[in-house]
Amino acid sequence: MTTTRGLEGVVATTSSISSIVDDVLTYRGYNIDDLAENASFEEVIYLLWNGKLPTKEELNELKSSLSKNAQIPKEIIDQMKSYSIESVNPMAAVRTAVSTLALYDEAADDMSDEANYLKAIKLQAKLPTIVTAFSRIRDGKEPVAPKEELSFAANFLYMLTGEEPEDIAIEAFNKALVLHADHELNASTFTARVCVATLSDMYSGVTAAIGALKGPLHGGANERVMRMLSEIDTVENVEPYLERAFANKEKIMGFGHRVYKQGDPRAKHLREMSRQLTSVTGESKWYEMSTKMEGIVTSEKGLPPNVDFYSASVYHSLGIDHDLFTPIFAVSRVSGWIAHILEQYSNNRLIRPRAEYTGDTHQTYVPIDQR
Ligand SMILES: CC(=O)SCCNC(=O)CCNC(=O)[C@H](O)C(C)(C)COP(=O)(O)OP(=O)(O)OC[C@H]1O[C@@H](n2cnc3c(N)ncnc32)[C@H](O)[C@@H]1OP(=O)(O)O
Ligand SMILES: O=C([O-])CC(=O)C(=O)O
Repeated sequence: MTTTRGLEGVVATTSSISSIVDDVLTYRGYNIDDLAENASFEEVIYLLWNGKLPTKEELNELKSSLSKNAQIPKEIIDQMKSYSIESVNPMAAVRTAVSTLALYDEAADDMSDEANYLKAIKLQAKLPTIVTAFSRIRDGKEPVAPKEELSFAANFLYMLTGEEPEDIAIEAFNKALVLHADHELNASTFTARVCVATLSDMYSGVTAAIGALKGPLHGGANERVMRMLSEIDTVENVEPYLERAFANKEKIMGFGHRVYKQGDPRAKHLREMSRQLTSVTGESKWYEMSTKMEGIVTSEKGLPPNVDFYSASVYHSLGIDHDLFTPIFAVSRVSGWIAHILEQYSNNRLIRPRAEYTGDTHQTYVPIDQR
């Protein structure tokens, strides 16, 4: 037996959803740069789930199904209202709410293709409602119902603030959703696939994936990037902060990647959005601090920024609470999780690797009063 720490370089499945080859990311064969510039998030959902871009009719049908299924059970709202809200991690609240959704879906365990497609729609439609309802409830406000005529990106921002967002915010948020939608066999997607490969249901797969995304080495990094930027606070403080962090062998959040070594192709789009949005808000210091950090970490450690680095100043500029950054990642990535769950069901085999045993051997049981 050979072991590979963290399964680095191990090819664990075939997939036709997204690919990373020579640091180029594609969804179903479409380059992420092309999709980021041109596609709506709804088109990307359709593309990931169906393997092709939608026609106008297909897109309208998807949009209408998403809007019809956006409401969440009142019991989930009541559950959120019952939390002692300051101490609740939003990712834990979202994970719990998604798991609870299964209790209100009579077809949760129906494994037919039709039932699974409807679950996919429900999960994709309800995640934004869950995240925004949680945010409003903890601020002492009532949740806002989605508007049918708004796009997915616009609706999220509308449900969060209660006000229709400006075009620049919708465009930036849509792009961020497109860029985060799928990423080959990342940790949360792998988690979802392992879970459903036991033939467990889609709610279980997505709940498990949310748990994996929450960690700071994965989706949880974006919130921590903003925490770090807030702590640094000025461009002048960047260098001393990094010197100290390097000396203490601390990991710099938002840098490094298991697969990309030359750079994450999503980062440049987020960097540009960060430049534009911070100049609109008059807080370009976040962008300036970020680019200064990028220069130092890249040249001194050879670690380029990943998708989480510039998304932090983008979401901050959109006025979003920092601890909602990772839940927003889930709002987008659920589209990829679902595509992978459907692909796993379509050609399933239990995922069960081996472990190389390194513990004690030949032990003899000793009765408790003799230990
Ligand atoms: C959406 C996403 O999930 S993108 C990733 C988000 N996560 C982060 O931004 C957290 C910070 N980054 C990291 O922790 C890592 O780069 C990961 C987890 C993304 C990838 O990790 P791995 O491929 O397992 O690399 P690993 O953690 O083993 O690091 C290899 C070496 O580079 C160093 N390194 C890697 N990333 C960083 C970093 N961000 N800051 C400082 N050093 C780093 C490690 O300390 C290690 O050094 P060593 O060999 O001297 O011990
Ligand atoms: O692929 C990974 O390991 C992490 C990542 O960038 C993502 O999930 O978007």
